[in-house]
Amino acid sequence: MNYTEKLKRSVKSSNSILCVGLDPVPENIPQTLRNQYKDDAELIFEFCRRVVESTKVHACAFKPNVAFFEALGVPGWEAFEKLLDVIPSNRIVIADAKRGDIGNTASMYKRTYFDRYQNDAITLNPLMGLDTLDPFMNDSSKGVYVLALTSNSGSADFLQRRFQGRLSLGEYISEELSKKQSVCSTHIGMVVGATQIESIAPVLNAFPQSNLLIPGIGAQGGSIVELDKALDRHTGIPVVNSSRGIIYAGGDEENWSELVSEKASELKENLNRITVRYV
Ligand SMILES: O=c1ccn([C@@H]2O[C@H](COP(=O)(O)O)[C@@H](O)[C@H]2O)c(=O)[nH]1
Repeated sequence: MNYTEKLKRSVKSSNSILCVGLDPVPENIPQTLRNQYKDDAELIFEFCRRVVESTKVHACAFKPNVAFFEALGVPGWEAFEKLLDVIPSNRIVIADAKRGDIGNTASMYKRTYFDRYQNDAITLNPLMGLDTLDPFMNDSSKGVYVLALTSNSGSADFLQRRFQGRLSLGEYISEELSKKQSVCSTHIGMVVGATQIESIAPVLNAFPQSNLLIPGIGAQGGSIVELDKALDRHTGIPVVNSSRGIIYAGGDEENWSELVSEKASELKENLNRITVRYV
């Protein structure tokens, strides 16, 4: 099954375009769990396992951000690997690694995330050039999400600058990705931030059939209503991520995992009300 088919199947079976971001910080994990697990790697694994358990009916995808696992060294990587086993196989796993390097190094990243961990997709940083994407490009069962218009304010520094007569570097990247897609079997998607709605149109217009990974809803304050308008003519499948806004929704309450589930359900419903065309 190719990546887009798997993504569509996952959106259909969950009736959702929500992606739950797994960014576990030991100190922010509910106190009840911290009391039970003194080892940070065990703690983040158990926390993420329960988040997945509580949200899997509301989400089509999970996005572990590898930074939060590698910060714990080898035990953190083991926690990452164990976590992959508890994510249902009919859900998409996007490794948020933002990799990008010369070919022989990039092929090791590909080996790690596509071959070793069997992730469905990875995020890539294209700023070292389009050739850095090549090692990931010939597997139709996989997807990549390339940073085109990031959600942080620093996206103004490069990605939103005018470039080669285009409105922005992000627009140019999108155009180039669209050309690349015509000669590659891996699905090329883009990361576009929900916080950058005023700059999003040219980026989407240059590659309207690309699947999208959209961070910026929740803790970063992006608006779903504005996002819906911006996606009006886009034909690729958007997956909308929220990390902190969901996983820490339970605070230190005893019933934190129920509150996490409720938050994911609420966000899914809000997304469905206005992005009904995708589900
Ligand atoms: O442009 C980007 C690209 C990636 N991210 C990542 O998404 C999540 C967002 O977390 P929230 O807690 O929902 O703000 C996080 O892993 C980022 O590294 C992004 O925010 N913006």
